[in-house]
Amino acid sequence: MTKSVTVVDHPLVQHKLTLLRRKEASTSEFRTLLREIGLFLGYEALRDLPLGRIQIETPVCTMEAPVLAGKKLTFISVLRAGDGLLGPMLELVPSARVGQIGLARDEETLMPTKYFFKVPQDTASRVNVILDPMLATGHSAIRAVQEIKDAGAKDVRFVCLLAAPEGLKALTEAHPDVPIITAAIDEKLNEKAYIVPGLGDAGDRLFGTKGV
Ligand SMILES: O=P(O)(O)OC[C@H]1O[C@H](OP(=O)(O)OP(=O)(O)O)[C@H](O)[C@@H]1O
Ligand SMILES: O=c1cc[nH]c(=O)[nH]1
Ligand SMILES: [Mg+2]
Repeated sequence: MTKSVTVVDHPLVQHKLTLLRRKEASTSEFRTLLREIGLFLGYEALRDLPLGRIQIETPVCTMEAPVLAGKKLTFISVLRAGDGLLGPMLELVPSARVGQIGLARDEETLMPTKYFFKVPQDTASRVNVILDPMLATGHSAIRAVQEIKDAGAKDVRFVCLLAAPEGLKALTEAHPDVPIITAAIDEKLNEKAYIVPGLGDAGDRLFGTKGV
């Protein structure tokens, strides 16, 4: 059963995504736009967080006011490109814990190699939000979700910027319990398994490493 795929189709998100996709966008513009879109993606990914109530006093009267009901959060960045979404998520929830999974896609086999893994310990009791701008073949996302589940996670969500139909299908088939939040579903993968129309290599664009 597929829990959900949410496309954040708000006009502001779609406008910013267009600016970010442009090949002329500088590293600095790319970073800024990814941060701005990341705030909206995080807003959607955390929409179902439970609320409790506390009593506060406004200058006018006492009220029972809503507050987050103590669900602990972990944001997991899939290195490197996931770091572009980590900043905005932490702006939304500064108290969240942070994990990192280093995955590098082999451009020949299209399979990811894991080179780093560190997540907070009490994974099972937390909402675990995996961050990676690109869902292409889905191999990296499937591996990232499996690694975090192997560490005990029950509530896992996946936030990306762009998803290819191929990657969406693969991830939802492998992990039907994981909600996916994306800003767009693109047309297809090309012969090198890059997302079309896409934005190129997200890690290189975020860190300015193209050609290095
Ligand atoms: O869905 P897939 O086909 O697995 O491709 C998507 C992966 O490729 C990119 O990472 P990359 O391996 O380029 O690492 P980087 O972030 O260090 O550039 C991207 O950030 C995803 O992790
Ligand atoms: O289009 C793609 C596919 C994989 N990784 C990227 O960064 N971009
Ligand atoms: Mg890359």
